[in-house]
Parts: sequence; structure tokens; C-alpha cells
Amino acid sequence: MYIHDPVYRKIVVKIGTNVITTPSGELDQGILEQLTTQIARLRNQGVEVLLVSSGAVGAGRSILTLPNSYPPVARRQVLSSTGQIRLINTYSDLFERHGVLIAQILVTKSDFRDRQHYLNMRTCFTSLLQQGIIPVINENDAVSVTELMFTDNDELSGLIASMMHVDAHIILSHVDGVFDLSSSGGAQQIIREIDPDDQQFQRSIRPGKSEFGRGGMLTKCHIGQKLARFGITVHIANGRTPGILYDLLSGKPAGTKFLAQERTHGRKQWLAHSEGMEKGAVIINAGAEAALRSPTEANSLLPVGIEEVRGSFYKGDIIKICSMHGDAIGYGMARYSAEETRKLLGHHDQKPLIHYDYLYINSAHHDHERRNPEETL
Ligand SMILES: Nc1ncnc2c1ncn2[C@@H]1O[C@H](COP(=O)(O)OP(=O)(O)O)[C@@H](O)[C@H]1O
Ligand SMILES: N[C@@H](CCC(=O)OP(=O)(O)O)C(=O)O
Repeated sequence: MYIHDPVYRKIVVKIGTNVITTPSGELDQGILEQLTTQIARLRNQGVEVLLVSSGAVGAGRSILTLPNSYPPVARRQVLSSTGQIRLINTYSDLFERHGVLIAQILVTKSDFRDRQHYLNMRTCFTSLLQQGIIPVINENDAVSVTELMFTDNDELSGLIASMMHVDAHIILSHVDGVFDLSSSGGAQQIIREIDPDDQQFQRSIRPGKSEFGRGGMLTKCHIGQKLARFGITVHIANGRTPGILYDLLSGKPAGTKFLAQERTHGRKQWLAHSEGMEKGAVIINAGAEAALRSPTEANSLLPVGIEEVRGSFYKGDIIKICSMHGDAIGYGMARYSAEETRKLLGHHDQKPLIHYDYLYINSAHHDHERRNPEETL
């Protein structure tokens, strides 16, 4: 299959556990063959592909059986670290048939925590792509535990998509896309296109996830909206549909598409993914919140609007910005330490704690489905 003029030149493809696992829990060779063939052909046509694949825990489950009484965190560690070998070997063998070399990159949330480390990772991915190698990425489940875990690989792949400034993030699930579940009765329709500013469609999503999946549809849509606002098109489609990647890269309608808005600055994209990585927090008053949320003005966060400083942070650290009600309204990079900020609380005529260029404000409150490790097995 040759695609005449692929609509995207650089993509992240995320494959969920349920896509590549048979009902009995084995890796599904047939589907893996289909997907690796499509990816290899796209790559051989010059499309740059970063692959984020789940399935380590699933593959581990097919290798060994642990007693039911086994502690959940240790279970995930044992299954993922044994299963990842099987998963990556399967990918390596299948891509080799097409003469494509892959690299394995396992990451944790803390790898994205400071800007220098983040940029080092970007250099790594860029260098691999330059060499024509496909990075196959997964969370390092053996060492990432509880609060420093990604919600799921949809979150991780979203972070990589924005870090690498890709044209499209393709989330391959075992369902055909986002269905409109808001009306009862009758055949359910797929929502073909979603404008990232439209909050209404979320009513059609049921919380919860499938067996073996970790995040669920709400997380996928949350990522879809966020990336589309940064200027990255996001597709949620069925990874089991034959030729699905060819269809998407040919511009044929398939699954659900989040329509990309104008591109935003890379630094703000990084800050937008800072949830859980902050070193401290500030509580700001209503006036400051209104200023930061202003749709017409680019305002920085000044000490005069800060009511309280929490935790201990230094200049250059990421901090969370909370409203008086305790809601996280955004993230930014601090220009003062926590101690210096405390001294400046409420003072006028001071330089901003967070300059506008280093500030990201959530555009809406999203329900976020965070699962604990016990629920992921
Ligand atoms: N509106 C919706 N459209 C499609 N699926 C939905 C919707 N709301 C909830 N879901 C559920 O989301 C699940 C897909 O998410 P997830 O379990 O994360 O899949 P995967 O493992 O394929 O990544 C489906 O099993 C489906 O039951
Ligand atoms: N890192 C885990 C996958 C976690 C995950 O997000 O799974 P999924 O919801 O199937 O994409 C694994 O490889 O088993």
C-alpha cells in the first residue's frame, strides 16, 4: 500500500492493551503483524512514527501466574518487567521483517519533570528518528509506582506527541471511536469530529474502562482536547480495523477526530503536562485568577495576587496555581523560591512570580480518571 500524499509527516501511534491481546490474554500476533506492517510501510514512505505500546502487563500475565494474594504493586512490577521483554521482542521480530530497526524506551513521569531532562529525552527521540529507527515507548511500570505513575499510556503518549511537535496523535483502541451515548435507545453513532472547545460531548462518555485497559475513554478525550488546543490533531480509532493507519494517513474519515487549533508554544505545552510534577503550590485570590484567565490579556502572576505559598520550591521549579476554592487552575515556572515568595506575599510593584511565557492555565475543569495501581491488573 502506497499513500500518495500522507496527510501527516510525523505521528505518535498509541496502541492499547486490548488491541493487541486475544481474549485468552495472549499477544495477538495477527493484529501485531497488521499494525507493524502498516507502520513500517509508512516509515518507509518517509512518515516519522513514534510508537507507544501498552501490553507489558498483559504479556506478563500470559507468561506467569501469580497467586491471588500477591500484593498489587509487586504484581504489576513482576508482570510488566517480564512481559515487556516478550512485547518488545515481538515488535522487534515483526519490524525486522520489513527491515525496520526499533529502539526500546521505558519512561516514568519524573523523566518529564525538569526542563533539562525533558529536552534530553527529546534529543534522544529526535536522534532515533533521524536514524530511521522507530522508538517503541512504554511506561517503566517496574519502577513507577502510585503518585508518579501516568494515568495511563494515553497520557504518556500525549506528552510525547507534544514534546515532539507531531502533526497527529493516533490513539488506537478496541472501540471504533467516541460514541454518542447521550441518547438512550437506537443505534449509537460515532462522533466524527470534536471541536476542542466543545465541552458538551463529554456527557456522552461513560466513566470507567474496559477489562485490562487503564485509563478509559474520558482520559483519551481529555488528552484529545488538550493536544488539539496545542495544534495537534488527535484521532481515536479502532486498531483492529484492517488498514486503519493507511485510512487515517490518506485523510479518510475513520473513528473520532479532534480538530487541531492554532499551534502554541512548546514551553507552554510542557507546562500543560505538569500535573503531579509540581514542587509546590500557590493559592491566588479571585482578582489574580480573573487576570490569569483573561481571554484578551496576557497577564503574569504577580506576588500581590498570592494568598498563600505551599511546599518548598526553588527558582526554575514547576509550581501549581490553585484558586481560593482549592482547584488547580494551572501550572508555571517559579521565578522566586518559596521562601522569597512568602516574603513578597501581597506586595505591589514586584516582578512576577510566574511570567506569562512560563504559565499554563487550564481552559476548563476536566474530570480526570486517575486509577490506582490495584485497579490496573
Ligand atoms: N462515549 C464512548 N464511546 C466509546 N467508548 C466509551 C464511551 N464511553 C465510555 N467508553 C468505554 O471506553 C472504553 C475504551 O477505553 P479503554 O478501556 O481505555 O480502551 P483501550 O484499552 O482500547 O485503550 C470502551 O471499552 C468503552 O466501553
Ligand atoms: N504500561 C502498561 C499499560 C498501561 C496502559 O495505559 O494500558 P492501556 O489502557 O491498555 O493503554 C503495560 O504496558 O501493561
